[in-house]
Amino acid sequence: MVDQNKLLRCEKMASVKVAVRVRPFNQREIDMDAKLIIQMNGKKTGILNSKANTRDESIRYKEFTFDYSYWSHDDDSEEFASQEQVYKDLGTEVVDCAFQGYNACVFAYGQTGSGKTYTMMGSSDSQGLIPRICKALFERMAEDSKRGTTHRVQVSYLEIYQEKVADLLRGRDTTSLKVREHPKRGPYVQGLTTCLVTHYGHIQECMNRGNSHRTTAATNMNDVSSRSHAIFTITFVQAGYCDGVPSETVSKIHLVDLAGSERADTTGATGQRLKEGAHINKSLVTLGSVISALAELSIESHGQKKFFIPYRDSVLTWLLKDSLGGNSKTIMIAAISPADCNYGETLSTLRYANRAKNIINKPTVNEDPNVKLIRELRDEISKLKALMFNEHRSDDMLAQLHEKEAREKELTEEWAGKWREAQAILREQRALGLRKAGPGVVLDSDRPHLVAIDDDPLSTGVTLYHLKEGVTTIGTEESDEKQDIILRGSGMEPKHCTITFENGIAFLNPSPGAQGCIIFLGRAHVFRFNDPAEAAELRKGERTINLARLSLLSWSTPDLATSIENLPPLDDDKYDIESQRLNLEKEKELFEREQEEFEKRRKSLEEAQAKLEAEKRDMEREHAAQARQLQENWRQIAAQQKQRELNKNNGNKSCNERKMNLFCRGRS
Ligand SMILES: Nc1ncnc2c1ncn2[C@@H]1O[C@H](COP(=O)(O)OP(=O)(O)OP(=O)(O)O)[C@@H](O)[C@H]1O
Repeated sequence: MVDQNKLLRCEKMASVKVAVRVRPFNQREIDMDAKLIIQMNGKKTGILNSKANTRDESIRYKEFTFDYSYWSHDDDSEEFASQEQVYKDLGTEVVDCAFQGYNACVFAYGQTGSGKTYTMMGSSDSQGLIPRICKALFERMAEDSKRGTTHRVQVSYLEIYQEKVADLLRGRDTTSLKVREHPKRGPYVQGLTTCLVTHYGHIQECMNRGNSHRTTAATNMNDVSSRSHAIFTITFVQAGYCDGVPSETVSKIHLVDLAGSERADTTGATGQRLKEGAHINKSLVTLGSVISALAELSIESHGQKKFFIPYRDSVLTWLLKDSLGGNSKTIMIAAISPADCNYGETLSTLRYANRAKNIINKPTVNEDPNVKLIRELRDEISKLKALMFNEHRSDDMLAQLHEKEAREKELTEEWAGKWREAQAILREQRALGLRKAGPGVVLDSDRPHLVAIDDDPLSTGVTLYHLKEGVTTIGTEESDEKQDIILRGSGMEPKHCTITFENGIAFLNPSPGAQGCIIFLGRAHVFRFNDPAEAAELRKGERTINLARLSLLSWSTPDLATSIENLPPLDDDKYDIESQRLNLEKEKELFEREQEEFEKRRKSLEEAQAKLEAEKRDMEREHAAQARQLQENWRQIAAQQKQRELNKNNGNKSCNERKMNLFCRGRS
């Protein structure tokens, strides 16, 4: 797991490391009685111009110093550098980079037949850097996962042939892929297959698959000459906790086997080979220009002056942009021939390599941005706590501390949840053997299986049923014995059929229907039968295609006829898969139309309801106004009545008074 202290000093300048390796004489050189012109001493590599007609030693002998000079010319020598030695010096550094979260790149450069592929890929009995790096990655992952770290490894393998990018994991017949540039992540190949690999055998299978698709041809210099530039990329993600702090890094490792730098006269190239050479050289010339420009940039201006770097002039340099002068730890291996007949090419390779030494890269630990934020928050919290402990503690500081702690907790929980989720998806993908192939998803299943093609017209997924060795039963829930595969729908019997898989052959028994590798069960279930082991053997050409062997066919056909005859009568064409599919599509259309209709009706009902509600509200308002008016009327009537009573009382009173006056006057 990445040490948090290392992250604090993550951006450092690093020169491109350069190693030179000289191979043994090849048969052609032995036949020509070629002379050895290479000498190595420690880190130094010297080249002798045996044909120079001068005594001037500076012209006759040139010496260069590299990070490593590997003497692989004769294994009798004490200085002999084996594949293991090269891996120990260079490969382990790449593995370390991956675990530290840095990007890394190793590219092998050199003349055709100089030993690039041997150094990078090697052979089964003498493995090169790529398989050794992959093996070490998985060994170290196994160790680390014991401490709770989790990993995700993906690989892609591409070749650049005549400036076109081909996906080596998909096969030779794929069309060329486009290179695009992401504003943050930089150049990438659109639609390139990425394989999720979970063990060394898996990655080895990817390597072998890709190698078998590489464009090779015989030249004068090499019987199996790689005519393309090949880039094997490993994306390595690791996550876990380091001292209780979340840590997640991503590193990209590019392992590049370049096509040979060559001159037409030495390779004997004509026609297609000559055309290839022109393209190969275009990329290599651009690579040379990029290396020269970067070397000059580093020597003359220490990175201060702006130089134009022609990355975009070739697909190779565009894709390797980050590895040359960017965010990567990069190693260049210059492979050379020991023979005097290749003096010119070898000297040019050594000069190329000598220039590459001056390239300065800026490798950075590629930390997950959320994890970076969590780490920064934790730092701030510690500083704040120290400040509060040593000096005064104000309410403001306390509030800040609480806020930061809450945010840090929230981010940590979010990250842990996301990682757990990603791991669960990964485990599921692993169990199923799912891998992305361009825009598609490929299921790498090594067990025979049925794929349900269309059992539900509104289905949103594809269903896969693995078949076990022995008997797999298929039926409905109504069966008195539990069926392995339960299907619903018309035409299905409780115990519909069984599939017996024995000694690599599958039998359908009894079979309601099968055609080609398609099985038709009932009226709604259509499956395709796949047996990956059988398919692999057929692909290798070890077996000829025997239709009877294609499992279900011969055995199921008679049963198919009878079973269809026995089904209750339906339109004839319903047994045709294509028309069945069309029917289902029609049903789907009908359903969609009905749904539309329903939606329309729902909307108009909603509108009517809204109208009624408004009317109800108006009536309620009217009713309230009427009630108020009624009350007012009642009030007025009551007031009038009261007035009338008052008037009446007043009238009686004055009459009595008048009577009293008259009475009094009469007496006097
Ligand atoms: N260090 C070495 N020890 C033993 N054999 C070697 C060594 N380097 C290369 N060879 C042999 O030389 C031959 C050519 O090597 P290789 O295919 O690696 O060349 P190359 O540079 O990749 O060529 P090209 O550019 O044409 O693909 C092969 O047969 C390989 O096994």
